Amino acid sequence: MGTVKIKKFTERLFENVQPIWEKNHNHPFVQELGRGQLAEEKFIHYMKQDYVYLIDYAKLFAVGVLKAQDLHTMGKFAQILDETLNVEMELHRQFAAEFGISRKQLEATKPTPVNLAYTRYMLNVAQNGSLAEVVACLLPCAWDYWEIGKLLRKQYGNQIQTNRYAKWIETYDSETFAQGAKWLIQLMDELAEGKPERELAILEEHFQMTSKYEYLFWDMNYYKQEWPI
Ligand SMILES: Cc1ncc(C[n+]2csc(CCO)c2C)c(N)n1
Repeated sequence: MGTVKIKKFTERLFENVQPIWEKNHNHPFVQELGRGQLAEEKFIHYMKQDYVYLIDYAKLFAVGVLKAQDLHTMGKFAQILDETLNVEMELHRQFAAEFGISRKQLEATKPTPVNLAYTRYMLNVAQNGSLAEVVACLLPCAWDYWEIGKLLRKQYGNQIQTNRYAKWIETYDSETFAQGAKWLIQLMDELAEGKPERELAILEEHFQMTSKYEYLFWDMNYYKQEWPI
């Protein structure tokens, strides 16, 4: 008799989200970034918007510390919080300096409607939801960026020396970010274990929703969307 392999919850999430993530990976922002051909003004728009996005996003990891039930989980969230503030946002500060944008200017960026809707969605879940719901919200950001880092390295790694955005690809394709994403995936599976389908469906709804917001975020920056009024 063969053994039946039980599918992990994150395997189900990964399979069902493919149509959305494929659109993310094929988005002209991502593809032009990978080829080093993205217009500078679009990249600058993204760096500024992403910087203020990350200020809010980092707070989700702090909520993770708050809602965690054990010291190991608290420590991991604290570590990812530190990496976000001091590694990931340092990448933004370095790029901004290259483009003559000060730290003050970066921080003073006003979030666009898409940016605000995305972070408010997550912060609302952080206020009102369980730890599993918080992890379901923040997982696509960490996981899909890791996928994009790997993909761009595979697609365009041979021309990375001449890519002005190489540091971006190298950051998200790095071991630090891979480890963080892997840990969050594992935590999602642990938190989902034994939950009834009714609750799993809510977690999947968050996962799909923030994956869609990732698409909107690429699009918003590619077209340099701002408030119309
Ligand atoms: C819109 C947007 N989505 C995802 C990320 C990527 N990201 C945010 S936090 C984190 C993991 C830990 O720092 C990663 C990979 C981003 N920068 N901007």
